[in-house]
Formats: sequence, C-alpha cells, structure tokens
Amino acid sequence: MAASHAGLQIVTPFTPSPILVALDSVGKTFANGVTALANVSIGIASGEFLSLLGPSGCGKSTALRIIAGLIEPTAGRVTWADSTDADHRSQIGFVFQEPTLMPWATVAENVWLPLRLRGLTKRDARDRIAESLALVGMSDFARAYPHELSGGMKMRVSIARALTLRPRLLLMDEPFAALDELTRFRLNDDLQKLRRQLGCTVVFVTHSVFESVYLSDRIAVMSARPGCIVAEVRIEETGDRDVNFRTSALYAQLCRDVSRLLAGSDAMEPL
Ligand SMILES: Nc1ncnc2c1ncn2[C@@H]1O[C@H](COP(=O)(O)OP(=O)(O)OP(=O)(O)O)[C@@H](O)[C@H]1O
Repeated sequence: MAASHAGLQIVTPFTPSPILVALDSVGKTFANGVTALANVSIGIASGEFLSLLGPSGCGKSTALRIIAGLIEPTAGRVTWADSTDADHRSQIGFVFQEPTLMPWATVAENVWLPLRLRGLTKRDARDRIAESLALVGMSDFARAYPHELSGGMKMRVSIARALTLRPRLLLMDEPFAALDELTRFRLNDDLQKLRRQLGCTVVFVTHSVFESVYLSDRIAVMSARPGCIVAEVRIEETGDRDVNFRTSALYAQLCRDVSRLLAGSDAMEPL
C-alpha cells in the first residue's frame, strides 16, 4: 500500500472479488498508428462502482469501448469471469456523453429501442418501458419528444434506455460532462440510488476528480496517452454519498489527494 488516509486507500494493485470482467494487459493501437492504451490490467468486481479518471485523450473511452466489445484490443484480452458466451452485449448498458436519442421518436419509443431490437413489440415492452422511466423519474414524460426535454431530462432517458435490459454492467462515458453543475449533482445522487436499487456494476469515465470521489468505490487513475493505470484509489466512505458527504472535510481531503495523484500521473510508473 502506497498511502492511507481516513476514508481513502491507495493500493497497488488492488484485486477485488468476485471479478465480473477482467482486462489483462490490454493495449490498443488504432489503424492511424495512435496508441491509445498500453498494458492496462484491471479486474472489475461484481457490484462495484469503478471510475476511470484521467486527462483528456488518455484512452478512457477507448477502454470503455473495449470492455463493451464495440472495438477489439490490439493486445491483451478481456475476460468475463462466469461466462463463456463470446457476445456479452446483452449484459451491458452503455451511456454516452451525448444522450443520442432519436429526435423523431417519443421518450417511450426511445427507451423501447433495445427491446425492439430483440424483437419485443411496444405492447410486450410496455411494462419494462414504464419501469425504466420510473427508475429515472421520467414517467410523466413518456409521450414527450426529445426536443421538449432539458439536457438533464434527455440524459435520464438515455440512462433509462441503457437500463431496459437490466444490464449486469453499466458503462458510462462522461455522461454528465455537458450538464450544468446543479443538474450534474442531482444526477450523481440519482445514479447512486439507482445503482443501489439495481445492484449493477458501473464503470464510469470522467475527468472530474470531484465526481469520481463522490460516486466511486474505487478510482483507477490513468496517465496521459498512451493511457495506462498508474494508481488505484479505494474510497472507503461507506456512509451515504449525499450533500453531507459532498460538504465534508473528508470529501475535501479525498479530492485533494486524488488531484495530487492525477497531477503527478505522468511521472508515475504503470501498475
Ligand atoms: N477511431 C480512432 N482512430 C484513431 N485514433 C483514435 C480513435 N479513437 C480514439 N483515438 C485516439 O485515441 C486517443 C484516446 O482517445 P479516447 O477518446 O479514448 O480518450 P479519452 O481519455 O476518452 O478522451 P476525452 O476525455 O477527451 O474524451 C486519442 O488520442 C484519440 O485521438
């Protein structure tokens, strides 16, 4: 262990259990010669909230897309602990930075999409659509169109859509980066509740130290490109993550510690 404070543990490396998905020496060099990731190894524990925190361009989205199976790594591999099924897409929900809603379709029709792609009629999907909208507090807007919604509401719909298949793993790529601070805080709180309610595992990409400390059980700090994990920080705070936590001395201390790690990440050896 490299360092320890009340509520924070910096660990090298940390192996949680039971593992849901593991990245083993994963690297990615794109066709244009850009190496986005080098030698990334990390286990994602069932039920944990893991943030990938790093500077812009360090390969966070690339790592997420590799976990999702949207792109293949050029080195190493991704393994799912308890499944030999080659296609894990049905176990994954993906939330992008933009809500990416279909503008011509209602909120309910947007949330129906993943079920529709699996052959469910709107009638068959009705209960699941209603449940998913209720989870994100959007039941009253089922018939609205995206242009009638605020940015935060669109993101709620995008999260509802990602949850319709009740994924084991929710992958979120800077979902709140474009939102104003108050909306972001509210969605952070609601995401905490959702995660507790559904018990799903979350991998969350962000370059916000504050957001990562507020939300995570563990933060993987990445260095600039080619991205690799240089530190893993475990947030030991087990109480509610709420306004009291956000305004506490502990939270301020944790943010300071993680900021320092991030600032020094380029000089650190990969884990
Ligand atoms: N399809 C692609 N082809 C070529 N290069 C790519 C491709 N996708 C990403 N890259 C490059 O890989 C590097 C990592 O990109 P990535 O989007 O994963 O970083 P990031 O950490 O998520 O960045 P940000 O925080 O700004 O979203 C960048 O230099 C980017 O230009």
